Amino acid sequence: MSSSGGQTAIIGAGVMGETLLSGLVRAGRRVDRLLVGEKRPERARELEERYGVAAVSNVEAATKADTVALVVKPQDMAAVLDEIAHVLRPGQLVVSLAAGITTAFIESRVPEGVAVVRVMPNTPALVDEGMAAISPGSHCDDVHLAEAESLLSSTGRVVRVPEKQQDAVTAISGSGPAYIFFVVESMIEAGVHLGLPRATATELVIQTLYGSATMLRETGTHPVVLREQVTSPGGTTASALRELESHKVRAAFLAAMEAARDRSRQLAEGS
Ligand SMILES: NC(=O)C1=CN([C@@H]2O[C@H](COP(=O)(O)OP(=O)(O)OC[C@H]3O[C@@H](n4cnc5c(N)ncnc54)[C@H](O)[C@@H]3O)[C@@H](O)[C@H]2O)C=CC1
Ligand SMILES: O=C(O)[C@@H]1CCC=N1
Repeated sequence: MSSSGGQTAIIGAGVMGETLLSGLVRAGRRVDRLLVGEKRPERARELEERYGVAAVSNVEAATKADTVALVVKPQDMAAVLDEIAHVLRPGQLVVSLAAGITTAFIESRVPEGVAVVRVMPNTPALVDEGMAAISPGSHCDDVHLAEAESLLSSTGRVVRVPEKQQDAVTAISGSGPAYIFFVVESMIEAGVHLGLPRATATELVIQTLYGSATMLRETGTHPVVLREQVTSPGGTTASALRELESHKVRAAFLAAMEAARDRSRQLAEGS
C-alpha cells in the first residue's frame, strides 16, 4: 500500500489531478513514490518541473503503482480502463474521482479482485480544506478503504457514504465551491453597483464569507439561528432577505442541485 511506501499513480493530471498531487506532496508523500499519467505532453512536463514527479505512460503508471487514482473526465474513463486493465492485478486499489462513474462500471472493466473506491472530492483540497466522500466497491476491504481515506485526508476532510448517495454528494460538495464563488462574484458586483471600489467590495465579501464559514464550523449553531442574529426587526437584512425570497433564490438552489445530481446520473450512462 502506498502509505507504507508503495507507489501511487495519478492518471489524468488536470485541475483535480494536480490538486490531489499537490496535496500529497504537501503532506510529505515522497515524490519518488508518485507517478503521473497525463495525455497532454506539455502538461506532463509542466507537472514534472513543478513537483519533481515522473510522468510516465498510463500503462507504466498502472503497472508500478499499488494505488491508481483515476482523475480523467467521466467521458474518458472507459478508454483509460481499456488501456490499463491488462496490467491491473487483484489486490491493487483503483480510486476513481470522476463524477457519476460507479464502482460497478469500473469493476466490469478490470480484472476480478481489483479493489475500487469511488471518491467525490472538491477543489478547496488545494488549500487543505477539501471535502471528500468515499464509497467502497464490492472487492474493497477495510485496508483499501483506509488507504483511500488516507489519500484524501491529506487535503481535507473525508466522510464515508453509501455509493447511492454519491450523485447527491457531487451536487452539494463536489460542485459546491462553484456555487459559493458565484455568490461571492454576485455580491462583489453588487458592491460595485452600490458605489464601493472593487478592491473594497472584494475584501468585504471574502472576509464576510470566511467569518461566516468559521462561525458555522466553530459554533456548530444552526444557520437559521445565525441568520436570525443578523436580521434586526425592520432592518436592512430583513429587506434584503425579502428580495431573495421574492426572487425564489431558495427554490433556485434546490433546482440547481437537482440538476447537478441528475447530470451526475447521466454521466454514469456515458452521455
Ligand atoms: N474540477 C473539480 O472541481 C472536480 C472534478 N472532479 C472529477 O475529476 C475529474 C477530472 O476533472 P478536472 O480535473 O476538472 O478535468 P480536467 O479536464 O482539468 O483534467 C482531466 C485531465 O485528464 C487528462 N486525460 C484525458 N484523457 C486521458 C488519458 N487517456 N490518459 C491520461 N490523461 C488523460 C486530460 O489531458 C486532463 O489533463 C472528472 O472526472 C471530474 O468529474 C471531481 C470533483 C471536483
Ligand atoms: O462539474 C463537474 O462535472 C465536476 C464534478 C464536480 C465538480 N466538478
